[in-house]
Amino acid sequence: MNHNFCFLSLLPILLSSVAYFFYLFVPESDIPLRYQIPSYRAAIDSRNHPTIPPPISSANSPSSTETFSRNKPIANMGGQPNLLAFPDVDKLAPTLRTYILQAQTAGLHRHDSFKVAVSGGSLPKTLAKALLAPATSAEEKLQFDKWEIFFADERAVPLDHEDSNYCLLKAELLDKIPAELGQPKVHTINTDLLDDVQEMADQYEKLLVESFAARDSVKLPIFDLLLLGCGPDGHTCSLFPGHELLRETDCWVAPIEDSPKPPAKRITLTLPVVTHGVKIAFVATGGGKKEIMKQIFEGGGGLPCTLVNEGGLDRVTWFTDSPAVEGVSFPRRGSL
Ligand SMILES: O=C1O[C@H](COP(=O)(O)O)[C@@H](O)[C@H](O)[C@H]1O
Repeated sequence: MNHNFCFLSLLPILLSSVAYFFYLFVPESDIPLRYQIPSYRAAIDSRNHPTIPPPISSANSPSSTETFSRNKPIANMGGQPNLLAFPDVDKLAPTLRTYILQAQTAGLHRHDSFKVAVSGGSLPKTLAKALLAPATSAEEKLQFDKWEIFFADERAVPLDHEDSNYCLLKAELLDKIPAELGQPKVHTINTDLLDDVQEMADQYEKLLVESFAARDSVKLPIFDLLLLGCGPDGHTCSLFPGHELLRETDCWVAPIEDSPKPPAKRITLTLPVVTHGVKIAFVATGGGKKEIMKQIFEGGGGLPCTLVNEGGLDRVTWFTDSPAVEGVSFPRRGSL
């Protein structure tokens, strides 16, 4: 009787100890197995929900600020993407620079480096316009030596090929960075693997693991900033409309061998990685983007760019020019 009583009174303590053990040491099932390193849940949580500092005010607001009513709300009430519209790219560039500087400050504060993912296409040219302009104050110093650049997507071609996103970024920006600002660490693809994009993606993912998960297990790499483009079909990175890759939830970097836009073979960050960035910026300029911008902001169900909007909500900021948003019904702003 006494023994039974003793056992029953100890049972809750025993059960909660077992539960606590599981809580501390059993990794979450959605962490890819190969990255599971036992660590405290708190470490996982804090890395996946970094503190996002409030934005600093912009000294470079463009002259026009237009507001239009929205037709269709983007799902989820947790905020909505920011749509910034400028008369042209020259007016857009200073605000993009301020925004990147804010992200840099926050990244350096968090982990003494600035982890950025960059796209190809039309983006690097606009980026160069924003970043190569002379500084207007001592505080707004770009510290490229602290930058760690990954590619949001890359084509499986040699690094000096005209289709290479690295080649483009190098020609437009990297080669032109003044020596006194330092040089970023740039993670290129392994071009020994041009015929094996699965292995190329796996190796690129390992680079991310080394950078983001060196000490703790993490569910996803949290970029300080993703700089993205938007194709005229609504694709971003190498995530194309209707493609099965949009359903990828396990790996961080995926291969694609049937890209509808040449070249067919590429690697890309996956949607969960993109939508978990601290800041996610799209740059979409020119009249060629007008039709797809309407679809994205007025109910583009399932388009890759829409999925990023829905996943990233108010962490997403669109930098556009007037021709790209002509006729788009969505509230826009002219400053950060
Ligand atoms: O193929 C690609 O296209 C997109 C969009 O390019 P854009 O020229 O329409 O801006 C780009 O973001 C991606 O990195 C690239 O591989």
